[in-house]
Amino acid sequence: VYFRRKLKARRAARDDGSNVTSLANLNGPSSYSWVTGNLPGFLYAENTGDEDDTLVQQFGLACRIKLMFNENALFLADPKGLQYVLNTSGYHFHKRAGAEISRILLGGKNILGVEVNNTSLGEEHARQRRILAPSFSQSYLHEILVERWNDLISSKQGSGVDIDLNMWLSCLTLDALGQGVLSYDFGALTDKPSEYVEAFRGLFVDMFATEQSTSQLVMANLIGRLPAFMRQRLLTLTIQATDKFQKFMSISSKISSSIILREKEAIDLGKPKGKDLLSTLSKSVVISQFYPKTNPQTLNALAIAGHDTTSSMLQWVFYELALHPEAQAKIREEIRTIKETRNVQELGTSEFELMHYTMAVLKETLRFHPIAPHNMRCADRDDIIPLAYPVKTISGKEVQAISVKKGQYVFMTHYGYNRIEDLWGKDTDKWIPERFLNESESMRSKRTIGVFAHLATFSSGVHGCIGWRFAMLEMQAILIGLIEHFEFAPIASNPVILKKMAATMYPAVKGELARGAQMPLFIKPVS
Ligand code: HEM
Repeated sequence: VYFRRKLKARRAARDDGSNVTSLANLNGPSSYSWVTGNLPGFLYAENTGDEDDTLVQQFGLACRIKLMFNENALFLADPKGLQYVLNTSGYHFHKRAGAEISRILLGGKNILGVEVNNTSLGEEHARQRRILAPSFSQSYLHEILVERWNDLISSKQGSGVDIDLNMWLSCLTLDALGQGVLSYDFGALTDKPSEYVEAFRGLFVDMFATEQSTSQLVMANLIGRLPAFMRQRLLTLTIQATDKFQKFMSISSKISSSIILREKEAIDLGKPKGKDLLSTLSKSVVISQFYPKTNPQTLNALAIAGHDTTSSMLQWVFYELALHPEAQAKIREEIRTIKETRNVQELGTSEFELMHYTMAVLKETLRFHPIAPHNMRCADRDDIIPLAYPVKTISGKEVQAISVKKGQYVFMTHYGYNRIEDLWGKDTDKWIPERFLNESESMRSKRTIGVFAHLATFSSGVHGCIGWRFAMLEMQAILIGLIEHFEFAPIASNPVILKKMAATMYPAVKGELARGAQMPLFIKPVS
């Protein structure tokens, strides 16, 4: 009886004549195995994104994939579908597993880990965003960063050398975050970097590099199926087992607590406030409300979300520029022209806005190398996800919406959305900044998501990146400052740079994966 009913329901779902289908009836690839589903394709691809390309080519912008233990999930690149999940119905598709791991990693309620599947936590998340948002305005960040970058950049001049841009930019962006957000001197670029720098270095690759962690993945998934009280305890034990992580957390929490104490003392003494994150916050909310609610976890979360992300993104910018010397020359020309026409020695935010080609380079790199290529959400109710582009069911019928059940996952591909030719023009598998200078209105109108330039790279909606303005400003300042002084080129041995995953996408040298993140480039002063 059971199987007859199941078969009947399945047939009914296939043949009901509507343009909606259930996830189970959607076309999709076969799994690698019952245990790991389609995940190896995303995790072990030689280059992150290869699997996404294959699936989109074969099945279109939405298909059914398998997660671990044969669980169905919706693979989604469709613009309308993504808009629905991230924006329109954002608080009904929550982060679940991601939020849980982030909460355990960073402890307590931090903005990355606040789950939003019920009203009170949804409010808590919205409150944290309101508090953090004002400090990311462009005007004051610019003053703080540009001068510092110019000093740092000029001190790096010399004859041509091979450098590991990964190490250098990681330090630079950590110092920027310290200066601009936390008012803390990490001293990452000094001879004596703080202990935080040592503890952070390689943390993500050590903990999350996918080649090393399949067994952890299986374990975390199994644990995820247990009742909440057992799950929390076991996940904590699994994740915190690594020495490196424990060391990092103790140093990071010590620094965060000392920052909060320092600010509290400054306020108690009535000292004038600076322009860093905490000072801005204390002005924008009632102090008595603010301090009890700001905790080391929030600062830990900001340090993690805001430092390596920007550094990785910038590495891909310089990598593409090293491969395209003509693009470097165009940026230098733009810098020269704007300095002349504005009659200024140094470029500032108002000049950045006039640098259309430079901005096109940044946008194209964000499109082409989204460092957070995938994103997961879990439906907290039965729902129907609309699509802009029809896809096929197993029986070959075209449908324009997918019904998902409460508890089912949506595996969103930022990478896939950023490569849809209908949205971004021809040759989306090539790095061509000019596409952002010659955009048609009809193409633009089809782009539905994104906190910046309608790209998926900073995500969108209720969890969209709150640091994007800070990141853009930082990237503009560093790019302009460095390219004005240095020419970038591949190093003589011309190694193959791969895109690997460890929480975010990092560059690695083919044949040297064990050495972790590396971006070797040759630099010499501009002739
Ligand atoms: C190029 C640099 C960056 C990229 C590509 C990036 C990307 C992202 C993405 C994709 C998300 C959304 C995750 C989701 O939807 O679940 C996110 C969230 C977040 N980002 Fe960024 N980010 C960058 C820089 C920064 C910086 C500089 C900061 C802070 C200083 C920051 C702070 C955050 C925070 C706090 C969240 C969580 C927002 C929430 O859950 O409400 N990010 N980022």
